[in-house]
Amino acid sequence: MDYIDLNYTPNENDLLSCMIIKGENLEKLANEIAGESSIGTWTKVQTMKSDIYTKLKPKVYEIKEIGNEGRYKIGLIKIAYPLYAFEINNMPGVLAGIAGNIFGMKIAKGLRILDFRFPEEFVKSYKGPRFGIEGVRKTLKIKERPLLGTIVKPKVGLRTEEHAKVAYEAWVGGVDLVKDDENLTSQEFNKFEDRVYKTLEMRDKAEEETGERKAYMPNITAPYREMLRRAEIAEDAGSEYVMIDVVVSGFSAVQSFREEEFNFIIHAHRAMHAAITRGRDFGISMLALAKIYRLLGVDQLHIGTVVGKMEGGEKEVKAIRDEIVYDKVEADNENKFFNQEWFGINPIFPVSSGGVHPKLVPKIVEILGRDLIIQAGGGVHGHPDGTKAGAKAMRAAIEAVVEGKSLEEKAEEVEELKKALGYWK
Ligand SMILES: O=C(COP(=O)(O)O)[C@H](O)[C@H](O)COP(=O)(O)O
Ligand SMILES: [Mg+2]
Repeated sequence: MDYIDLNYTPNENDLLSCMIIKGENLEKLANEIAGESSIGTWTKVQTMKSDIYTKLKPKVYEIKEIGNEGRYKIGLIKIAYPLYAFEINNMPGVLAGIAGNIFGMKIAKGLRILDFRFPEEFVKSYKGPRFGIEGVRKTLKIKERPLLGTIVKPKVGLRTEEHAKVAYEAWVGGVDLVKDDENLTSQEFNKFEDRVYKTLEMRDKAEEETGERKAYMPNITAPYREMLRRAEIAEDAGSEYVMIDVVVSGFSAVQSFREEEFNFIIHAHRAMHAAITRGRDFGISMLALAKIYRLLGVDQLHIGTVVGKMEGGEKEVKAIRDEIVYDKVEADNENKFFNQEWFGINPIFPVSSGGVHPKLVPKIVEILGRDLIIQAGGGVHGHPDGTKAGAKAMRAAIEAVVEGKSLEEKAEEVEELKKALGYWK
């Protein structure tokens, strides 16, 4: 089977995939990738019919050698798949093709998917975020400034009452959103149900005392039926939010959850994404994953901080931000990423988190803008004077940016910030 057609110009209904591949013969490898990800297998089969081939075959329309490693060549290739080949509203099913077996082919010494371009009909078949940036801002009644979140720390270990108390301290100190850590679910010492009710009681108290809207993002990550049960508990307890570890829960769970009747803002934590996104040779970029999560419909997604503790450079993190925020994204000038239209699908609120403390806030906002949720766990609860002081310092750092003041100037007004700046160099 020959899937290479370098004269082919993709049409707007094609689903496009761009990847970096490594192998002895780029043409042969590209051809096999196209086949294995769609209608082909290792040999010619008697069951193949000409109409199947004509209607469903993908076209490799670009192969560009970009380097080599010993006897292997490295190339950038692009494949166009006809939409007819897919059950378009079945994300796990689609990914089993375009991002499935191909990673395991012996002939591929490297295969990293950089981007997909999803066509209009495909995009419109997904729900997308229910709230998006505007909806979240409206719920929290915060018009312009970056939102401030914290993760209760230690990651796991606090008893329910302690957890709720730490959340309260954070809220009254100035935090808007308190979230569970990715590995806190329903441990013996901190059962989900108790935690949700008790923490939300504290949220109400904090709202009353501060006059601000506050929210809690309980982690409902669990086997799917249990996830639904926990969502019902969160609903009953009056939570506007749930949090899901989207990678470990799986595409099916995330898509299904968004299709349920709940009215939650969905916060997506991406724990385990780096096993897929970080490898140089094999994997799928975070940008491609982020696009998938926008289709599936999460409202908030971790995208990186650039300057914090987790991997992710400025160019990459900004590109992810653009992709989840804008309605129209232009292709990059290196021709590695596609243009993408979102056809009115809501944006995702980007979340910067991981190793954040007050000193980093101005830089993060400078890079990623104000439509951002800035989260600090260690950077709040690690403050020498405790959680409330840590929350005050983080909030003051955000206010400094909004007021156009330097952190040092603001620190003259807010003692907690001054201490934080001295503590975290
Ligand atoms: O708990 C934290 C951060 O805690 P701390 O503020 O103490 O570092 C999150 O799990 C990370 O943001 C994950 O990384 P990413 O956001 O890159 O997915
Ligand atoms: Mg965490």
